[in-house]
Amino acid sequence: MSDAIKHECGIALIRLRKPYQYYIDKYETPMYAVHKLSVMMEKQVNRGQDGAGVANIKIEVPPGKRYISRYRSVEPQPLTDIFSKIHKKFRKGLKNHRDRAMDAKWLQENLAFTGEVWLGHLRYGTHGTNEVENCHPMLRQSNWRSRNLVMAGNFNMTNVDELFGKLVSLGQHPKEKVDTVTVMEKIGHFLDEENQRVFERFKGVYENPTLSDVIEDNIDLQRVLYRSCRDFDGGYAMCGLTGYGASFVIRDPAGIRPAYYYADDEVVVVASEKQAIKAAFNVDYDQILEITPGSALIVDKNGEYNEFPILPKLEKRSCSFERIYFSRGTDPNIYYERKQLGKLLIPQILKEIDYDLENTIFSYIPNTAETAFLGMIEGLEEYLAKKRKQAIMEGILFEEDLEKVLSFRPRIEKLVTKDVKSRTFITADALRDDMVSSVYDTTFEVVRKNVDTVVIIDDSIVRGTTLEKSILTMLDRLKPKKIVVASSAPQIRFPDCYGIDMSKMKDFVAFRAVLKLLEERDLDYLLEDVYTKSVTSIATKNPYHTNFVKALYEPFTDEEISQKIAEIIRPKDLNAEISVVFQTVENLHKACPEHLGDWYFTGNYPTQGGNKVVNKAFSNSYEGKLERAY
Ligand SMILES: O=P(O)(O)OC[C@H]1O[C@H](OP(=O)(O)OP(=O)(O)O)[C@H](O)[C@@H]1O
Ligand SMILES: NC(=O)CC[C@H](N)C(=O)O
Repeated sequence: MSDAIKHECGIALIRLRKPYQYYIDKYETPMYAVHKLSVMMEKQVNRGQDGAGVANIKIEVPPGKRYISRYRSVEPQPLTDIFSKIHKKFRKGLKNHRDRAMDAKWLQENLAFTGEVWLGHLRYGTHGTNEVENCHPMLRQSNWRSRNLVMAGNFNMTNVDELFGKLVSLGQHPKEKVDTVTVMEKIGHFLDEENQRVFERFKGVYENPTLSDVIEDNIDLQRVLYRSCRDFDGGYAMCGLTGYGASFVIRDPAGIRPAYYYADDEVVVVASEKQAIKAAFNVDYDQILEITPGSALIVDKNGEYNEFPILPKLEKRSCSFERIYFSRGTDPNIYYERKQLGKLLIPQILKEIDYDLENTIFSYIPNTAETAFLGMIEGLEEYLAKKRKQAIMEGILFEEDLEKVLSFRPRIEKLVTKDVKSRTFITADALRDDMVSSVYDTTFEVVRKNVDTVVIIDDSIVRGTTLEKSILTMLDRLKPKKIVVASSAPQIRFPDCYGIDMSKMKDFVAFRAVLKLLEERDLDYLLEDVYTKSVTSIATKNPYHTNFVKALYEPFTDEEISQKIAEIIRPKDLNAEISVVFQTVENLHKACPEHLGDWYFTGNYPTQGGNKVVNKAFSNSYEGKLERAY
């Protein structure tokens, strides 16, 4: 894993449970929460490079004073941009009021970002363009405090169009068709209705302004969330703050997207990755809990919190790609799982190199694959230990042979270096090819020319661009006899529709391999068949039952597809032989037993909407359309 750069969306929520003055006194700074939030966000930069945003709510400020503050940025270093602006605000605000720097009441009445509820977001867009307007947190404003809503999420819905249609059928007139706005408007609509319901209930009993407080005390967010989310189909960890300071994080019923929380008497915090909470608050890992799928963590206006069931749970299918690639590998469980992934590849790799360890060099593609590489080496050591034992048991007579067996070590080298600390995977398509070709460098004079085989491990092969445009050509200059690429993830065959931007069929090198195989074996009539079934199904009222695209992979074995992938990614002038070895789905599940979500490898989607998306992705590619299928 690179030390902190870029990927998918990340969330960070902090609720201060005590009065602001408490933190100023205890930590001797008015910026305790700013600091904690910035650490939590820095540690999740791996999740989003398109932009970032921070929102803050003050709970107890008098009418006429601003209580919601927000900064969003799409600058190249959005976090630096946002947090330096917040620091500047403090500096400016305190310039002529140094004596007020530790006075919570004065600060809250005069300075932004001095509230008790904080929401941070790192964006990697799956919907809409990369503009600041599409950065989270988004805001739904009203003059009634309890109707204000601030939202940010790591999510993607498969049925945004339907959700949008429902808003229109309710009589709303949304000004844009961005998924975050659609989801927020939906929740906002039911928050409005809940306000109205509580208002009707108490209007004869209390008068305003007391009535407003009564409404805030009686709003049932569990009910709001149930009514809003029951027709969501997707993967989500959605955070919301209400204008009166209550907050929530709801997680999808299959637990697709990650969401963790920690609470003590000072704070309640939520993040997409455990490691963000660990880094900011240094608590034990077992104190960091997972939000139960289908439930919401709700923190009320007074800072009391609990998990509430919202939707019926589905079979738990948490995203395994988080473990293979997205999340920070410093989380101890992820670290261990990545090592296992590397280790489990060993039998296939040994077969591929014909057990010839003397003439094989093992290496990896930086950065995420580094941990899997360590596991792979452990696997090799275990294999060698067995061989040694066997040799001794079988009784080798000559000292020289025994010496050789005992002292043999696998040849491990760092052949590839990554010059830029950034994730190419999530770089905009148009720039990616260029970036990939210039980002890596190689070590010369280690490989024995035309003798050695190089085994190089990567965490995943998606488009195959990293290999084709850079790694293979570079390695070939070292003149190995053969290059074996090992992928710690299985073949990526189907789109993701739950928050990872892998949505176009032709982007997948595995799919392009299958297209070639179909053509070569005169099976391409299957394409039309699948297309007809897909478009017919999409046109029906219930297009959710079957993933027809699976049928295109069925005629071929995994090995046949791997072989074809090797042919496709092979640069024109390559001299070395080349082969590709992929993790099996079975071993993936062995390595990551708590994260069984594998739809991009198997086509088994955890929500019905996934089938619609894959059929649509295929029909788009068949029709030559280069658009996302959701
Ligand atoms: O087959 P492709 O479509 O080219 O994508 C796969 C590559 O993209 C990622 O690297 P990235 O540079 O994003 O990140 P990393 O340094 O964290 O591994 C991943 O680790 C693979 O190397
Ligand atoms: N990766 C994500 O979670 C994306 C969130 C949301 N769909 C957006 O595009 O802004």
